Amino acid sequence: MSETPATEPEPEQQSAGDGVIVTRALTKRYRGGQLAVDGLDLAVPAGSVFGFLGPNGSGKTTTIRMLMGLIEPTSGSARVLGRPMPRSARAVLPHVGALIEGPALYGFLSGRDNLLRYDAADPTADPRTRRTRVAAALDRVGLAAAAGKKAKAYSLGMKQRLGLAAALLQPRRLLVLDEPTNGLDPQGMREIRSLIRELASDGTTVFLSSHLLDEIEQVCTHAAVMAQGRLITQGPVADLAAGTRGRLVVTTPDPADTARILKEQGAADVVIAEDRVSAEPPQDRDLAEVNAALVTAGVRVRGFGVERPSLEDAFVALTGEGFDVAG
Ligand SMILES: Nc1ncnc2c1ncn2[C@@H]1O[C@H](COP(=O)(O)OP(=O)(O)OP(=O)(O)O)[C@@H](O)[C@H]1O
Repeated sequence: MSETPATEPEPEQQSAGDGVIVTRALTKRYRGGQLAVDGLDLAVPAGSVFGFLGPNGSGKTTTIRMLMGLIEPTSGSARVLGRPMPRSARAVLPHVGALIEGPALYGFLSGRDNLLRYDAADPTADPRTRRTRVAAALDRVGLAAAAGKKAKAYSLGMKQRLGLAAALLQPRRLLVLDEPTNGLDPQGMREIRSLIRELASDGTTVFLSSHLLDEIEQVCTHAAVMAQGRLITQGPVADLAAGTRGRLVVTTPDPADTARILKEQGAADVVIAEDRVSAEPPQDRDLAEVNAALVTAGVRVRGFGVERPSLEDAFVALTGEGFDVAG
């Protein structure tokens, strides 16, 4: 690996195939002995919306803190925008917008004044263009109309958007968002998700952590799945679920008979929910035979099909465990 020269040039421009974030055997053991991240090899492609998915306590925040140079890894390495972290933090971080553990805001100041203050704390930001920059960032996140309101009167979703506006005061090549929709109501979640999609459509790489599977499926092009500090899998979201078989779903007014016959046919994990019976399809049988067996037994089949596998199915298949969404 090439090392940092004495003077710090701009972070390398990335070509399409390069990783904006690349880690090798990245490991963090906390002082108390807790192994929070264990040999992580992560590759985040330029231009992706990359979901970093895992149940609570799986090591997501610890990884993000290492990527941002906030804590030192115990071993292994991390490169962000082509440069080693934490060593090149001063050169790299101006190109990275981060929203980690909720934005720090002054409640007694308006949204606009919070951003003016934030911008003034950046020594590279030109004071002459400050107001224009702040207005553009507020507009970008849909807070222009509420800019004069005190931040303490903002909803959680508005606070989160103000945090994003702060991250967007300067053009960024990478946005790192730790659980950006945590604590938001469904409407707030939708707003933040569509904002993330919009930001990504301008070519900014977005790296976001989440413990919500459907969030990752809705906004991300790529994902990595963590469990207990280890990487379970990573790649394009469409490919992650593709290796997993979807569930067989039969709609019928005869659910009990359906369940019995599906079990006889070798289906596993049969679940009845009113007129809907779902199961793991049998390994060694053509589904046409299973359907024929139901009909032959006199079951009235109204619907018969295989559901598209979800990331959750993939997670369960890979870990043998349910996905803990508590918290
Ligand atoms: N400062 C610390 N000292 C000791 N152990 C820690 C510290 N921070 C986190 N841990 C432990 O490391 C493990 C990973 O935590 P981490 O916060 O990285 O997970 P996470 O996936 O971000 O979870 P959450 O979504 O709950 O924040 C957990 O077992 C946690 O208890």
